[in-house]
Amino acid sequence: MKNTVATFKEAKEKGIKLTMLTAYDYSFAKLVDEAGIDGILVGDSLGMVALGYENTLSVTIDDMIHHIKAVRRGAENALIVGDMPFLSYHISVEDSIKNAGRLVQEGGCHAVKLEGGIEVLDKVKAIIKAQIPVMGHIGLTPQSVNMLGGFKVQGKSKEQIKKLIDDAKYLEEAGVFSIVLEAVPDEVAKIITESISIPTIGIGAGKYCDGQILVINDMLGLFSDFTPKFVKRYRNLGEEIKSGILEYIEDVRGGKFPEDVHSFKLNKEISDEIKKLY
Ligand SMILES: Nc1nc(=O)c2c([nH]1)NC[C@@H]1CN(c3ccc(C(=O)N[C@@H](CCC(=O)O)C(=O)O)cc3)CN21
Ligand SMILES: CC(C)C(=O)C(=O)O
Ligand SMILES: [Mg+2]
Repeated sequence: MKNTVATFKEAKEKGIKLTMLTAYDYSFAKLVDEAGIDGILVGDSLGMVALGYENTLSVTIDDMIHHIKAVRRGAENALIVGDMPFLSYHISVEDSIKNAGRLVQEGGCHAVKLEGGIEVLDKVKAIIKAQIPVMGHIGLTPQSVNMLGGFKVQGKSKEQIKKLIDDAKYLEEAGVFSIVLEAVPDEVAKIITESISIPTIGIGAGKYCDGQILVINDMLGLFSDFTPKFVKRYRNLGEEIKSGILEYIEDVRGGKFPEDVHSFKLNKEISDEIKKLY
């Protein structure tokens, strides 16, 4: 079944949990989509897990388009959300519409995601007015890493909690179809989830959210630079991949690969003539 922003909203009404994962290329998008995920986020986390930067600030709108295109080709049924990267929605409303439009028009995603609450409300409204669905993202907003002083849990003080609840309501009013809650205490996520009618998608926000998202490299054990507390490691594919590579190296060095089954053969007639010539 094809997922849309409408099916996301319906899921909340029916109390059906939503599932999302990130993907950054064709092969992973295909696997995630075939498994039946509801939504794929082409996250700017690609800067860290696919490009090797230490945070998400270096990711450009062209980087995002490049990866969204690949994901789009691999996904048939999942709703595809593209992250708007740092500085692509901070300069002006016009610029923000143009950049969101590029992710949809050139990349092929169905919706875009912006970090922030009341600070970005004018941009959120303008993008929605241009008929592009928007997903909100509050709590730990990684593009603010230098303001936050690191990737830290948010929403621990009364002031912060009030701002998070207010931001969620402002975003709902502005027309976003869903909101990511990142790294906030579960009780805070529960209050927010119960005070809005659009689905909350949690990452490190506990069990009361309407849906969950994880970075796919984290949950499959394909990223080892750090592992946030909120990650559940479902597989250890990094180790699996490394042991396969080690075996390959041994085989090549030991003359065990390639074998005849991996090689191409001349037919006998040509082979005999060639042997005479060389
Ligand atoms: N691979 C990956 N996974 C992610 O979840 C992710 C990214 N990259 N890049 C963008 C942001 C950055 N994120 C992060 C990164 C680190 C922590 C982390 O280490 N947190 C500490 C808590 C620190 C504190 O509150 O003091 C932890 O132990 O979980 C959390 C979220 C989430 N996002
Ligand atoms: C962690 C998720 C929500 C994200 O924004 C990303 O992967 O970039
Ligand atoms: Mg992101």
